[in-house]
Amino acid sequence: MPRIELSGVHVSQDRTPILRNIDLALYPGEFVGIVGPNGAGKSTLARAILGLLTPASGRILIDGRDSRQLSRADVARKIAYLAQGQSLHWPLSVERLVALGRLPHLAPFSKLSERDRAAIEAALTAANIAHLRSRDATTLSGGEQARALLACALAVEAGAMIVDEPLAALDPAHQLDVMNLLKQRADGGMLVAAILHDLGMAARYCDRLLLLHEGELVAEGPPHAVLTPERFRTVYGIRARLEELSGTPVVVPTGRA
Ligand SMILES: Nc1ncnc2c1ncn2[C@@H]1O[C@H](COP(=O)(O)OP(=O)(O)OP(=O)(O)O)[C@@H](O)[C@H]1O
Repeated sequence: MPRIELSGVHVSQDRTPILRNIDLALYPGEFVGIVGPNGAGKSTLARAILGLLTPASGRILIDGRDSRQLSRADVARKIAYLAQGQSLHWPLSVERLVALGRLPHLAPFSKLSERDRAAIEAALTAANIAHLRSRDATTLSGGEQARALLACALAVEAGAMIVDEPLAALDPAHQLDVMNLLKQRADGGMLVAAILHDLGMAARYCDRLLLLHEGELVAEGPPHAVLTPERFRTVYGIRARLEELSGTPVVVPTGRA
């Protein structure tokens, strides 16, 4: 199972610094929430780890190997990725869409093996979309599409998964299903990192939070240690508290700071 380590990572886009001096480590078996306000650099961090953009400086190690020595396919087999807000335009069946998750494992023009088919079936079931398998994916509702794309990431059967806003477009029941699923995968030994805006969900499910603000990692640790009233004020610009309601963490915002 992969371990991901970043040291001194700086990322710039069009000469604008986006991430500054990021040092962090992500371990197998943990469910990490990556949180922070809009524009903090969360998606950029995910894309840098996945090798989709090149840091200006610093090092990213995946399983102890410098990510620059790994091919895109190597990284894609090790780390499944659910990108933020993807929309579907090709008239593929849901089953064929989910099968795309197996691409990193396939030689060009090769057919799906039994193992590939089993992974696709397991992903369809886990994401609760097996009943939609024959539907044209472009006709799915927003929430169904989100689950189909999650299934695509699950079908990779990678040792690590980075999911960018997996709860967007989902109703409350499916939000709980997805968080339970991600937690289950982490409990099973997978490294799961989720970019989340729902801080209550993040506090409830994640073992550890990484808080980004203006391109810097400003706090990391257990949710209660990270989500303090002071950080709600200075990072999110709100007055809020993390409380417990019948044993479940909830964020209570009372206004702008
Ligand atoms: N190609 C680019 N050129 C210039 N600025 C960019 C580029 N890509 C990203 N940025 C900027 O970098 C910052 C971080 O973007 P990023 O998408 O990583 O934020 P985020 O934390 O994921 O935000 P959100 O919660 O809104 O999705 C933003 O201010 C964004 O406008």
